[in-house]
Amino acid sequence: MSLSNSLKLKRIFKPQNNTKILTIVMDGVGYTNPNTNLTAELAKNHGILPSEAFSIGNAVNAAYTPNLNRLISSSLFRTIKAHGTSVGLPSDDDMGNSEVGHNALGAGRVFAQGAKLVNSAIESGNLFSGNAWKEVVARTELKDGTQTLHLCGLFSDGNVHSHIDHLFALIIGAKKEGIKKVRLHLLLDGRDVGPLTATDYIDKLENFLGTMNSNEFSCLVASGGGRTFVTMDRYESDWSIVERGYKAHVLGEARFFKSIREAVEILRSEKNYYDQDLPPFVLENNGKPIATVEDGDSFIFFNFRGDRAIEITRALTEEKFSAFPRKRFPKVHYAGMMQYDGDLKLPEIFLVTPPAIDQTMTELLCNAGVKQFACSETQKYGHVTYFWNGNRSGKFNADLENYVEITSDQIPFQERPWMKSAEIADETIKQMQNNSFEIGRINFANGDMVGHSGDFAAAVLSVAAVDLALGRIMNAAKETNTILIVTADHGNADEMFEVDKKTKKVVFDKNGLPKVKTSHTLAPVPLAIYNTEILERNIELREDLANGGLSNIAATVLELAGFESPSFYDPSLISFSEKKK
Ligand SMILES: O=C(O)[C@@H](CO)OP(=O)(O)O
Ligand SMILES: [Mn+2]
Ligand SMILES: [Mn+2]
Repeated sequence: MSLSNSLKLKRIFKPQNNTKILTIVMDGVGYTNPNTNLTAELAKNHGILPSEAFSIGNAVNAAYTPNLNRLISSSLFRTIKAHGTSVGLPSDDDMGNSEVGHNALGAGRVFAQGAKLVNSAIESGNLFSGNAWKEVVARTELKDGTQTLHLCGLFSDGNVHSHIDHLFALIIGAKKEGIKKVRLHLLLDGRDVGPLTATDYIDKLENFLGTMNSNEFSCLVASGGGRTFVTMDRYESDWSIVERGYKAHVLGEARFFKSIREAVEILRSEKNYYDQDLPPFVLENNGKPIATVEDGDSFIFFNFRGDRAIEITRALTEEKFSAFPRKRFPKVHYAGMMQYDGDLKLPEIFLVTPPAIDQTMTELLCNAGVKQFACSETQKYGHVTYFWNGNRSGKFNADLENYVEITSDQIPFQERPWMKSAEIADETIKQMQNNSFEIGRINFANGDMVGHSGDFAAAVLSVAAVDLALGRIMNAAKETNTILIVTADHGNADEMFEVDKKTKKVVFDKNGLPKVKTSHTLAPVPLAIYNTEILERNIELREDLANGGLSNIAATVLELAGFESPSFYDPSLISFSEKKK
């Protein structure tokens, strides 16, 4: 990555004695004041949580978190915004997510994000007049029906990785273009939307296709599967997920069904699966797959978010590829909805230009010669590197940046809710003791990854595990002159049951059990600053930034380290005053 045009940071003071600043992101740990939560009576009547009535469904409040509690009761604690327009999403009904959250944390300001950029490109028509569309979609072989256009991606309106309206817009665009055959490869969600909502989207799709299909135009679903088990792996955590998708979408190899509805209903009933975990399926006609991917076809991956799009993109575009045996590698005209990695230029062709996230904190600190540290386990490793650095996978300066990945287990995380929190703490404490960095950031995946399982008891443990690790780092912070900024990128574990938007009460199913919620939340996140006594100035939280959000943290970090924060960054959350002697 190039540093040529990046700003030169001005340093006003350099904290003494190897002072370090470490940002801790507790992924998916939103913070809602317990008193505004659900009532004691509900908890009692349903026997869900005998002790802490207010925390019904809120695994963050229900967990034993003495260390977080210490931070919450300090004067350097507040909550900040982590969803909607505060992180560049189209509306305040959009929950936060890791991509936009870490982008804002690392870049110190908010960029219009994928969801918003694709909406505008569709509305303005730019998507359909651009070169990528022409190269991949407006092709004669598609218009005369000799080749097929494949559309693959996450099938919901979650707006974290994709949106069903974008899929519909592409289908309309393809038909307008005079294309004859479109085949869909749909990944069922249940993670950014309700866990069992796939059939709602199937209803929508069927209605929509009813108005589109004709003698001249045929759009059919060809294959699919649940997003956590098929195609959408990230950070090379488990390539077998992508292999299953490749086999189903490209080779037509998976269990056969007559329709997507039949696939979902039968597969769900066989193992009590949530949609996100459904095995791969292929739809057949007369014993043959409805479609396979062939040389010369066009293929669009319609997710706008990159982490879970990169591996399937590589499988479909790389000549030399060894992650799994592909058996057959059709040469397709491939486009992503966006470019997923700005350093690797992956993919080369993309329909919408991604946000131009530049002058990130890492870049500016490299330019100032500051040693940095980033660490997480595989599931979130790219969050503190790739997302943090504006969706770029490289380093600005390998001599100054030390990135450590702790390998995640390949298991359902509700079975081991502590995940790698202890190992991340071990590594971080070691680096703190060695004074190997001046500014660092780490991510604990637990609240989010276990939160997504919908398992309340496991989520409570997951938050407690993060707290335990946090406590160890807090102790080490005192010994090693490290100031901690403790926060989260968005909520998740704070709302494990579905809550009615109007009544704000938990929704119960027909068996009297709370309806499980697997997605992120709209909750604000904690912001605590710990161990500031080592600085020679007093620190206070500014009171004029009631709407402060994740994008205010970069300037806060820079100022704690004695730098003047760039004028184009969102303001720091703190102010300094002289220490009384
Ligand atoms: O798992 C993911 O891909 C998303 C949810 O879609 O979660 P996060 O943004 O926390 O990574
Ligand atoms: Mn996250
Ligand atoms: Mn998540």
